[in-house]
Amino acid sequence: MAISARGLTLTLGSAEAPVEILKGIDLDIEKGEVVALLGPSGSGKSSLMAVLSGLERSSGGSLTVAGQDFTSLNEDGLAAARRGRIGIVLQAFHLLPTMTATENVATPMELAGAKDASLRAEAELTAVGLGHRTGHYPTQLSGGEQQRVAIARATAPRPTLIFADEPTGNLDASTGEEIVELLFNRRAETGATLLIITHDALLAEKCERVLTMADGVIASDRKTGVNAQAEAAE
Ligand SMILES: Nc1ncnc2c1ncn2[C@@H]1O[C@H](COP(=O)(O)OP(=O)(O)OP(=O)(O)O)[C@@H](O)[C@H]1O
Repeated sequence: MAISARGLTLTLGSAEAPVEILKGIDLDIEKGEVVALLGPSGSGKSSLMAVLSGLERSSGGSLTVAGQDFTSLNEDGLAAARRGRIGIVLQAFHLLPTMTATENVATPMELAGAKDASLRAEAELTAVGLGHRTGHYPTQLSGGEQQRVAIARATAPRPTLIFADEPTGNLDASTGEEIVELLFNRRAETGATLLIITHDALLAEKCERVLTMADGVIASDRKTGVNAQAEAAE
């Protein structure tokens, strides 16, 4: 199992005014599964992703991610657990502005101890169609190009889990489609588990499974036809 959560809760805000954001999430995601996370604004999608990806500590319940008990780890422990194993792609790209495309992609690999990080970063950028932009800074790149860099950065260390929070939210429709295709291709090459937050119902149907959140819980959990099609084709 890639992810296993039981009774997972997240409460933020102050002690006087706590806000219950995740209200008991039970969820199993298998290794290699491609899962869409839908739901209205404020239902807790980003919060759930932050907890599952180790960016935020849960308040209660149990959570095992890639074989590690996340509830027993402090922030440093979670950071170490993420390194090399979990790739995260966000709506707003979050590239480091003072670093070139190559440096942005190389940095997580360097932190994970890779010796040939720069060479690998250049190869990864070539693989996402940016071999001619490796020395550019984020401000010199279009939104679609920046998201390609972010995808290369997230997938270069060959994580077993990829989390994407509305990765096309800041892009026009056709660029968004290219980015989704790229993300799905990169996932297929590595066999990683993918959890993707989207408001796009068509994109959700390209995933194997669709989770829908409402008010801090998973309100529905269904398989799409994607798996059945893949099995029929075998
Ligand atoms: N630090 C915080 N303190 C208090 N409440 C918070 C905090 N962070 C988020 N929230 C609240 O938690 C709820 C869930 O937020 P979250 O961003 O997870 O929703 P979402 O489903 O991803 O929404 P969107 O689709 O708009 O991104 C919201 O009501 C939000 O206002």
